[in-house]
Amino acid sequence: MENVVELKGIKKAFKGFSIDQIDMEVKKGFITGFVGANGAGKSTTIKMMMNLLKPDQGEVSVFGLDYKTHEKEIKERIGFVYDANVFYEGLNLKDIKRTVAPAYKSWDDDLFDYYVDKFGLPLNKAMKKFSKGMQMKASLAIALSHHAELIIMDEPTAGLDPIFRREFLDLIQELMVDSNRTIFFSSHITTDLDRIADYIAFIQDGDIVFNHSTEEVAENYAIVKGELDLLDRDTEKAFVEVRRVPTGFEALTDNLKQVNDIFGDSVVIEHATLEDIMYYLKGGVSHV
Ligand SMILES: Nc1ncnc2c1ncn2[C@@H]1O[C@H](COP(=O)(O)OP(=O)(O)OP(=O)(O)O)[C@@H](O)[C@H]1O
Repeated sequence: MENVVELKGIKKAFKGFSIDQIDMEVKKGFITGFVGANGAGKSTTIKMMMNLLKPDQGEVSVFGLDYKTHEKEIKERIGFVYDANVFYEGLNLKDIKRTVAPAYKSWDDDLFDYYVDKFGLPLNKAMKKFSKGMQMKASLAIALSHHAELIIMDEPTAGLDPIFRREFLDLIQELMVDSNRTIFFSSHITTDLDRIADYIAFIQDGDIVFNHSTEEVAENYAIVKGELDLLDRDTEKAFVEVRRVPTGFEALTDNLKQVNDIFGDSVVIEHATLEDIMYYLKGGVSHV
């Protein structure tokens, strides 16, 4: 399977936070959700993918190309949507069409008009007066109007109301009918990712814990509940994190097969949502 983005051995240190040796791929033709708690390193990683921040070490390649030699070509093929539309604040969409369009070889006026119409966006209103949801849609319209193959979005659904969020997610899914398109988006709203992602890359404290298809996550991870006397030093190895409650234990496993082998029918096994995984992983170590 082709990778659109490859991060190899990426290191980046700030005071009090570091990304230490990230290796990650983004698969072509799929939606990858990038999940992690506040401060886990999502924006920092995305900035390095966009060449807005230089890694201390390691290599970033996008479409198999290096930013050092092919920055313009790479950027031409990426649509970047992020939270604060600082570049466009004072402009309305008509101005944007005039000023942004010439920057892209493959800018498509008709497509821009199509999305502006589809998203019900006003052309003459300054973008800073747009609601948060409208701003997101406008950013997406701009990103889509130059036929971007890779759409990178940093927290696109943060601050959107549930209905708007859902609409936005539907829209993103519609975009995937184009099999050449790849979407990478960060979020800490796990239900959004549960809903639309094909792959989940999970970052915690600057480490990629896993980057798997949603099927693989569902096959490996589960919540296991049982009686306390089932736990001992050996059986606990099947779990990433165990929480003891007066009525028994609840644990997260990243190795469902091992749990089945060890415990058989003596425990209750439930589907682990991404929120469960995030919650339990806060205290544990994953082995997948
Ligand atoms: N330019 C910078 N200088 C110093 N520290 C920084 C800088 N940028 C980010 N950090 C720190 O790096 C850590 C990760 O930040 P980052 O914005 O990547 O997290 P995030 O996962 O996107 O979080 P959130 O979900 O809250 O946006 C934080 O502790 C942040 O304070």
